[in-house]
Amino acid sequence: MPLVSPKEMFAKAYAGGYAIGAFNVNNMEIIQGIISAAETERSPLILQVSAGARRYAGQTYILKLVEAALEESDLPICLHLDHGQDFDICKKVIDGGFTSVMIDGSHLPFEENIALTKEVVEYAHPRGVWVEAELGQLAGVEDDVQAEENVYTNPDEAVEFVERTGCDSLAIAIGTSHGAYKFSGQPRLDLERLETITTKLPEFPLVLHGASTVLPELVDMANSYGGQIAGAKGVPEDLLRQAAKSGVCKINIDTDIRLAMTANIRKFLAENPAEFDPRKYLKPARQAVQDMVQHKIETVLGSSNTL
Ligand SMILES: O=C(CO)COP(=O)(O)O
Ligand SMILES: O=C[C@H](O)COP(=O)(O)O
Ligand SMILES: [Zn+2]
Ligand SMILES: [Zn+2]
Repeated sequence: MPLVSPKEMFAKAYAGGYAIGAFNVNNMEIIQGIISAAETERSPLILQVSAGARRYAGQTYILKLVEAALEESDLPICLHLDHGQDFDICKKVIDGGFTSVMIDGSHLPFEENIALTKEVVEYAHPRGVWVEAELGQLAGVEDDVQAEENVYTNPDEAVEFVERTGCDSLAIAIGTSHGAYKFSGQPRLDLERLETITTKLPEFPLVLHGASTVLPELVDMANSYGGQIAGAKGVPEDLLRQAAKSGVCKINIDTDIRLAMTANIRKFLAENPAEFDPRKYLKPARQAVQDMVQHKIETVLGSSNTL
């Protein structure tokens, strides 16, 4: 099965009130774990590649790994560039065969974000490639600002942005943030703002970045085998489910994959100190990725059996 555009996935997800998981991929074990999960769940899938992943694995390796997965699987899979920072990186991956790109001009002034996004749209659309843009700013590793009201996505600006850029989907800021430390107090998303945006942009696919749950059992597992990630906290699953029912078609998950792998590798190495064959600890790590992704699909995304 060749790579697909997210267009049809999102249309079905929007109508069905569920979301498609977009999982960050960096190596073979991560790709295999995610694909096995989606196959078991009969769920569509977005694999996304960040600039860091391209630097770590190399674009050619990532593409070949995904090609291998496509050869062995009948799943509709979309390959997406996560957080493209400029026109050049978007052009490179479009030329390389990606079916979807994100141009992240969220840190630019409004007019500059529009100009940059438009430039990418004009290159991508004639080539059949989907364009996700971002308006509003997430807190955390993405930048140094705190997630305050003035950095959340303004609904009227979102409408103007979509009309003027012609982008296909929009990442919005409603209180999520990247990484494992999302909230110091009670987790909260601005679901009212999401409702307003959805009402003003009907049928338009919205995207939630920084949407890992940071499962407490994985944090505890990592910490009980030598990890030091106390205080890690993610977005509660029920808030994500509500967002998925309210116009969010794509939910980005990276941190949960990292935690699942690392917690299990820590446990394995602590329990088997004489073992040094990487396959021995990468196998349970890959299985942990699969288990986590299946859990997401079943309980957060709601995309099981939607093929
Ligand atoms: O948004 C993300 C990738 O673009 C990942 O978010 P998390 O850090 O919450 O997994
Ligand atoms: O949005 C950030 C993603 O989690 C990717 O992270 P990365 O840039 O470290 O690959
Ligand atoms: Zn951004
Ligand atoms: Zn992101």
